[in-house]
Amino acid sequence: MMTEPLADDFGREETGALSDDFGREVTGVRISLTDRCNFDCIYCHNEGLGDTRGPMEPEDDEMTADEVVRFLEVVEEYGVRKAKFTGGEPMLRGDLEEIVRRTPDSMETSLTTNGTFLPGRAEALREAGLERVNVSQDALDPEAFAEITKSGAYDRVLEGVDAALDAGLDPVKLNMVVFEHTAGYVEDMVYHVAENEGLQLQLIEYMPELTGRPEWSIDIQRVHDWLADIADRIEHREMHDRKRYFVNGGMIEIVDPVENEEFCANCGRVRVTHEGYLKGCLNRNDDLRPMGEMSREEIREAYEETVANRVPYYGEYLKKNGSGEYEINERYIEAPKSTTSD
Ligand SMILES: Nc1nc2c(ncn2[C@@H]2O[C@H](COP(=O)(O)OP(=O)(O)OP(=O)(O)O)[C@@H](O)[C@H]2O)c(=O)[nH]1
Ligand SMILES: C[S@@+](CC[C@H](N)C(=O)[O-])C[C@H]1O[C@@H](n2cnc3c(N)ncnc32)[C@H](O)[C@@H]1O
Ligand code: SF4
Ligand code: SF4
Repeated sequence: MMTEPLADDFGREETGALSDDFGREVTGVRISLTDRCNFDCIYCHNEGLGDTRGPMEPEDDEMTADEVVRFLEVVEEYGVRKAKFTGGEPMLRGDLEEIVRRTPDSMETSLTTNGTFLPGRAEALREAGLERVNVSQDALDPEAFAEITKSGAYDRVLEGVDAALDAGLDPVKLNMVVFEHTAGYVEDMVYHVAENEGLQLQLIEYMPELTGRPEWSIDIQRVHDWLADIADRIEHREMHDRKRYFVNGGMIEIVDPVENEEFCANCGRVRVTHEGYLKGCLNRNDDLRPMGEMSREEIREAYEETVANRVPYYGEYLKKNGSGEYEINERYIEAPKSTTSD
C-alpha cells in the first residue's frame, strides 16, 4: 500500500528552533504538572519519574502557575510551538485553566489526562484556549479497565470523553497502551473510533524500560501488519515518524518507541518535570537539569544546555552490541554531562 508523507505537523516552519547535535529541532515541550494521580495503572511510567502513588494533596515541590508560564514564554523565544500538559494526572491541578489561559498564543496547547475530571471542566479548558485532549482509555470493558487502572471510574472516563467532545476539544485521541492485558481489546477500539465522530485512537506500545515487567510486552509489528491489511490509507507523521492508519473513516496512530531508532531520530521534544527540571529524554533520568530559581536567564541557560546535550535514546545513548542487544554507549557512562537527580 502507498504510504503518503504528511504535511509537516510538527511546526518546522521558520521558527528559529534550536537543534541538537543530531539535527533534531526542538519545537515542542511536554510539561508534567504533577506526579500525583487518582489512578494506579499497572503499567504507568509516570513520564519516567517513578511511582504516582502517594498523597493527593497539592505538593510544595510542584512548579507554580507563574513558573510554568515563565518557562513557556522563554521557550517561545526559541521557536517552541507546541505545549503538552501531562502528569501524573494534570487535572488534579486546580489552576490548570489558568495555566492554559496564560500559555502563549503562538503555541498549540494540548492535554493528556485520564479523563475523570473532564466532566464539569472541559468547557472552561476550551474557553481558556486548550485545543485538544488525549484521554487514556485502555479497553471498552469496565472490568478490564478496573483491573488495569485499579479504579472503578470507567463510566466517569466515558463521560469525560463526551464532555471533551461537547466542548469542542476535538479530535479526542483515546490513548490505549497495547500490552498483554489489552491486546484482546484492540479490534473493538479500532471500530469504536471509526463509528464515533471526533474520536481518534492512539495505540501506544507498552514501554517496559521504566516499569519492568518486560513479559507484558507484545509484538507491536503484528498490530501494524493487521492495520495495514484493513486500512484504506496510511500516512506518516513527521513527529517520531509515526504511522497513521485510516480504517472505515477512523484514524489510528501507532506510537512505537521501543527499540525504534527511527522514532528517536525524529524526536523533537523536551520534557519538564513537575519540580521544574528539564529532561531531554523520557527514558533517561541522568540528564535532568534544574532551572534554578527559574529566572528567565536561568531558564534560558538550562534550556540551551539541555537541547545541546540531547541524544537519541535508541541508536546513540543505547547502541547495539555484537550480539544485537542494546547497551549504554560508553561515552555516556564515562562522562555524564549533567547534574543527576533521583
Ligand atoms: N519514548 C517516548 N514515548 C513517547 C514520546 N512521546 C509520547 N510517547 C508515548 O506516548 C504516550 C502518549 O503520549 P501523549 O501525551 O498522549 O501525546 P503524544 O502522542 O505524544 O502527542 P500528540 O499525539 O501530539 O497529542 C506517552 O506517555 C509515551 O508513553 C516520546 O517522545 N518518547
Ligand atoms: C503517564 S500518563 C499521564 C497523563 C494521564 N494521567 C493519563 O493517564 O493520560 C501519559 C500517557 O502515558 C501512557 N503510559 C504510561 N505508562 C506507559 C508505559 N509503560 N508504556 C506506554 N505508555 C504508557 C499512558 O497510557 C498515558 O496515555
Ligand atoms: S492515569 Fe496516567 S499518570 Fe495515573 S497511573 Fe494511569 S497512566 Fe499513570
Ligand atoms: S529520544 Fe527516543 S526515547 Fe527519548 S524521548 Fe525521544 S523518542 Fe522518546
